[in-house]
Amino acid sequence: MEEVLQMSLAEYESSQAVAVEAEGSPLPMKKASKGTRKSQSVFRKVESSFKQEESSSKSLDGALATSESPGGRSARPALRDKLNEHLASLDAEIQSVEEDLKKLATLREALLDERKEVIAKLQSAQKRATISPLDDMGLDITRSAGSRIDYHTEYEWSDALRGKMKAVFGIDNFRLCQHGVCNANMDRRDIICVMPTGGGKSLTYQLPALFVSGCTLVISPLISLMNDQILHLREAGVEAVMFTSSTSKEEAREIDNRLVAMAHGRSGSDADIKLCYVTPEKIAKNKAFMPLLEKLYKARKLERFVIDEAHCVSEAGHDYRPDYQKLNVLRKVFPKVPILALSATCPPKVMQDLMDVLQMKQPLHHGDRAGVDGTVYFTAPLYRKNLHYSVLPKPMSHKEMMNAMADYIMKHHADHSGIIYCLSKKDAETVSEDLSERRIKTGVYHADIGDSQKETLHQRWRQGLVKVVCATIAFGLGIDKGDVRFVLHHTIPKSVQGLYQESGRAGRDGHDADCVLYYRPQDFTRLSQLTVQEKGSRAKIHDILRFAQTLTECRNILFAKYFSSSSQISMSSWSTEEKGALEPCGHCDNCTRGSDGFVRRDVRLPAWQILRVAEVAQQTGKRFTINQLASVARGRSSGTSSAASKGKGKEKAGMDLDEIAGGAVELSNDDVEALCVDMLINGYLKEEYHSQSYGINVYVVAGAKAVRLSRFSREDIEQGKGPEMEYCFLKKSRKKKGESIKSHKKTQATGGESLEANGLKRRRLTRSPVAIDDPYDQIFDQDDTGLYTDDIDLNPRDDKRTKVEIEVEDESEDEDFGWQMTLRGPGPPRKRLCTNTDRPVPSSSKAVLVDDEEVICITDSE
Ligand SMILES: Nc1ncnc2c1ncn2[C@@H]1O[C@H](COP(=O)(O)OP(=O)(O)OP(=O)(O)O)[C@@H](O)[C@H]1O
Repeated sequence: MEEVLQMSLAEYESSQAVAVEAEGSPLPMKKASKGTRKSQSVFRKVESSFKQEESSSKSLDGALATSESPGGRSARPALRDKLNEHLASLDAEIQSVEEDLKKLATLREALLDERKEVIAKLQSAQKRATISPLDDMGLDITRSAGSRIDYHTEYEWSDALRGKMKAVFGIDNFRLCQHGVCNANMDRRDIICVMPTGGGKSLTYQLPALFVSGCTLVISPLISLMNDQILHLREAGVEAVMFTSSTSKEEAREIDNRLVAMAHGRSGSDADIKLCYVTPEKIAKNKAFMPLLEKLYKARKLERFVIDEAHCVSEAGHDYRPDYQKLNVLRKVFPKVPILALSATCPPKVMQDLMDVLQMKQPLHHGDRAGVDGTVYFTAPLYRKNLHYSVLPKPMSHKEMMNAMADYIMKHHADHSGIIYCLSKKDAETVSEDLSERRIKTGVYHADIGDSQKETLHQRWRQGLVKVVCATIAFGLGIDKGDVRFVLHHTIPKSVQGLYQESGRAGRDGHDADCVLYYRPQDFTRLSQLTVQEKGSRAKIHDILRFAQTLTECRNILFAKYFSSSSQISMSSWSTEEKGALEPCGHCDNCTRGSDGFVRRDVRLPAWQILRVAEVAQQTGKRFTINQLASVARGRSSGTSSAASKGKGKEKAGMDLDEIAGGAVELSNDDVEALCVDMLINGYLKEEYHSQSYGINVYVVAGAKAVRLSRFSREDIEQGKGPEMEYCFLKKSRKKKGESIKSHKKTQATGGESLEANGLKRRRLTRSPVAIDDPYDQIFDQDDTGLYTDDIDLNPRDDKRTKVEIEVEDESEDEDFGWQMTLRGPGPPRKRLCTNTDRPVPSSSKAVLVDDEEVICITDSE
């Protein structure tokens, strides 16, 4: 039917004339010529279909007349055939028009939705530029009556607070809203305090706890977090204990006895427990613990409840913990004990849940004008000026990526502590191992790691013996190391919120730190695969892709905008005394990138070409991942793809780009991939998920807005018709060969020597391409070092094969926590499977197996 549609009216009429001449022969279904197979405007299609119908009926009248002439009786069956065929072609054409109309209707919906979003953003931008989170909750603080207390001023205890702060914690000055919170704490108020990660929330309860005779009970979600705090406090000589499921019976009995003694006034003040850390489960499930608290309460020795990471209370929060809900018992049983709720991110919905669960009064007042009762609310700017954000292009091959990372660390942070966040446990191990081969002392942290090794790694991390922790997101919540000078993301994280939180573990001491995200568009596929079952993951991934792809807007403004629209965290939360929320920070990569660092282009034509490829692929039952689509659109790959219909297996796309799109897209591979991502997040392309034997795979197909472009012909697009589409492409500086090698020459001399660096050409021991269902067109090459190379080469001019890296995929992790450290003895380097993080290995693949030995988790390579 497509062919009939593509046929010009003249051709169609002349074909019918031929049919009439050759009486009795069916109407020929002539294949459309190249020249006529151009994308048609949908409207033109509709118009031409009417014309065709009209002219067809004229021609058929002629045919009927001819067949009715003498001898016409014998021609009747042939005429019926012709009519039936014509009818069928009309039906097909009508169906095609209906499909086009459906596409237009979908486009209309998408445009209306976008319009709504833009209006909502406009309104919220106007509103949020001026209001605070309390206003977001519908609370008008300016109208609340009564006297006012300013907790930010000096109090009779202020000097004593400062003295103890210096003596016990070694801290000279309060920062952010610490002083106010300490004052409100000393005044026994209910407090909600929202301060950024590393802002110094702990001090706001630890310091006041030293001035009272009773015990402050801290409810914390993680044992590792508590461990860390206890370690610090004991170092500072503060009596702090931790009472969890992992506490031994003897220890538990001792703590119990000490608390009972406190309740009975028997202990000396030196032995009094100042801070007792527990998990929420202890409150909810331990039957003996609540009566113990009651004893303390009755003896007025229960000073305060501190709910750390209080956003865990809310299902709308990102680290929801059901046991936190049970904390509502606290206010019921101990109504007079003040509560301090601490969090780094607390959007209005989360705050409302928090107040409901903890039964705290509405926070009517900011700390500088608090009423005489009710909850006092403190917030500090989420913007941290000591963090310098940048997004760096992620090299295609794993090896180059490791070289780039090692170079970066050696060049900028040779003697500093850092964290590298990876998407999976396997990645964390591989990155750790590969960096250790480059003489960087690394440790690994992820969920599959036993508690016993936690302590050692923790100690070494604190002592600086381990410099870089390669970790999954399980690492960090509550890990307090002030001098983390850099946080690198090996792969884009699952969300902008994740990026903010994880990178926020840098520079907690207030000194400068770098937050670097390595990004390549291909990582989208893997991230989508890993998160396919998570609610709302698609939108989150689009947001982080948008963040990563943006080259012109300040990263901090991007954060502010993201949080204000996605979490309704007020724009004003990002303002500081020196800087408004919408003022550029002046030190992120986008602020410091000169105008020659990127090039802005009209991308209507390449986008149109990409869409034509996507649409034809769809019509012919092919599927492409995002990088395949880019490669095919550039004419650099024959377009091997999986057939859409089951059982067809792998086949060639066999696309003639001249015919489909008037030629190949003339942009580099990186640029086309980036453009594809841009089209994806703007609705021109969309994800399509298909289940494979190894899991779900993510392809891209024409999206709801595709028809905005594809309804035009190439000539139209070239003449500037269609929606305006611009994109900023990164201008990359060319790297000299061997440049990345310099900083770790020593390593190369002993191990993975770079052949290129020595002016040698890499020898590839190539096997035949392994035909595996898309997208795993794998070839394992072994280079002279004995390691498997992991190049990707999609350029058939250089090499007709499509080669990619692969890895045995393991689960990404979400809410699993624990330290692990394993040691590997001396021995030959481990053979490693090439890692392309995009690609899980299909069960049927001929993957090269690796030695199944323990991975180095801590390395002392010097
Ligand atoms: N006023 C201050 N001046 C200098 N350093 C401080 C100050 N207050 C706290 N710190 C240090 O800042 C670091 C972070 O403090 P803390 O662990 O309390 O942060 P946090 O807000 O709880 O972060 P997170 O949300 O990540 O748990 C600690 O090393 C702490 O000693």
